[in-house]
Amino acid sequence: MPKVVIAGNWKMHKTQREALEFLQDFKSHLEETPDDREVVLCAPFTALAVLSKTLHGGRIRLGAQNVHWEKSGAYTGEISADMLTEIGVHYVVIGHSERRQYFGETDETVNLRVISAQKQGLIPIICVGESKAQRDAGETEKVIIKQIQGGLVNVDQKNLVIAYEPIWAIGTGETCESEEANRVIGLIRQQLDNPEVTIQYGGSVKPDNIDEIMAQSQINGALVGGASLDPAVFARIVNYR
Ligand SMILES: O=C(CO)COP(=O)(O)O
Repeated sequence: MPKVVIAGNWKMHKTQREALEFLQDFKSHLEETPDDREVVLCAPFTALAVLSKTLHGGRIRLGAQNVHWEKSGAYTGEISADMLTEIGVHYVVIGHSERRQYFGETDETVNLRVISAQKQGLIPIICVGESKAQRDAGETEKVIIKQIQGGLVNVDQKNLVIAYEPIWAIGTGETCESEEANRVIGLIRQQLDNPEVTIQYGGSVKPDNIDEIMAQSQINGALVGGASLDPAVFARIVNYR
């Protein structure tokens, strides 16, 4: 069975002070979390170092939201994999639809980032998903397969998480039906050589739909945006039944 990973993607939210306040509250809710699931906070770069110092290891893992493929160089605004591992980061979100839409991320740059992340010991969380127009045109399968194949060229499937995030379900409150998410995730799984790859669902995950999502046979976790910003709400998601 693939490992279950529940990750919060904070996007561009929370200062260091807000991140620490979140952590204090969140930890108090985590005590009863079963240890069959990994909990990840994907925080802004500025909050990662201070979160890491406060966590001292423990059961919560940290994730970044991007990583560059070069070790260092003239890449203003980018961050390297060893800058992240040095401060205790374990995961990195790569190819989120917001990065594809606003910052020119392509399957090729996703692939480069994934390879360099793994080389440095980071676990990539590769995001894939179709837009509403692509879904309406019946192109969901084609789009997903292209993103998976393009992102995974020469990638080791051992330390890897994939997140299926239909773009039309992100931040809209419109969740993909859990059976449909399960179907698409099954399709993603067919593209992989390693049956142990964790595949998450993301898109308007909330306390009132997480139990149903996690009950699906192909779904091994969630990538949570808005609902991961509130410690009690995210704790309820992490503590899904
Ligand atoms: O983009 C997402 C997580 O990466 C999903 O965001 P929401 O949970 O806010 O829909």
